[in-house]
Amino acid sequence: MTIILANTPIILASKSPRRQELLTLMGLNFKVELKDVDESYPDGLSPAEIAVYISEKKAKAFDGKNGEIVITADTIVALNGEILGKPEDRAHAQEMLRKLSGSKHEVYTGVTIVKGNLIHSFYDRTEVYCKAVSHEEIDFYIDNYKPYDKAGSYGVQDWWGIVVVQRIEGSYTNVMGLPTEKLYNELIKLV
Ligand SMILES: Cc1cn([C@H]2C[C@H](O)[C@@H](COP(=O)(O)OP(=O)(O)OP(=O)(O)O)O2)c(=O)[nH]c1=O
Repeated sequence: MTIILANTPIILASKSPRRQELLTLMGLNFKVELKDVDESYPDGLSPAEIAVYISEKKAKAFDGKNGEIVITADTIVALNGEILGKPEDRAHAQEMLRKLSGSKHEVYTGVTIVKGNLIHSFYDRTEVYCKAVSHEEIDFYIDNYKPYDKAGSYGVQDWWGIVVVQRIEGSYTNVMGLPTEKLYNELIKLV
């Protein structure tokens, strides 16, 4: 597929297979380049600010070269003001999913686009409503889907999203890790 952005060289600085898949679905030509970044953040930031802060940290590992566009992102889950990142182990995943069960949470993805000296960031926010599930169902999910690489310990694109998520308000791809509709709007302003 050829679209308006197809000839712009893009680097996606993300190991997330979901982000790679979504950029492909956007019809973009890109390559993946990874750098190690410490994902800590200072106290006192709002969830949106945290997502943008970490996304910008990932972007600053690149120093505007060769006219390419670099894209980075960071996704976090917020539940009543508590930030849920990736689980450290099985018990941590159980704890997070028990909190998400029967309640509403928000997913924030911060995105940064680097082009030359320009660094531009934005974020998207989606509300996700989960039905109540049993501890057995949560254990079944963790043991079969191993959601250790996912913020909040679940994937909207897997069993959890199919069976447990009742409704979402806002962008679905934002929950997966990249708000594609907003990203497209920002990219076409830059090229
Ligand atoms: C909430 C949710 C998150 N996720 C994923 C998106 C992200 O990959 C991950 C959050 O971790 P991130 O730190 O945002 O990203 P990452 O470590 O996977 O990749 P990189 O830092 O290299 O860009 O959780 C889903 O796949 N589905 C979901 O429903």
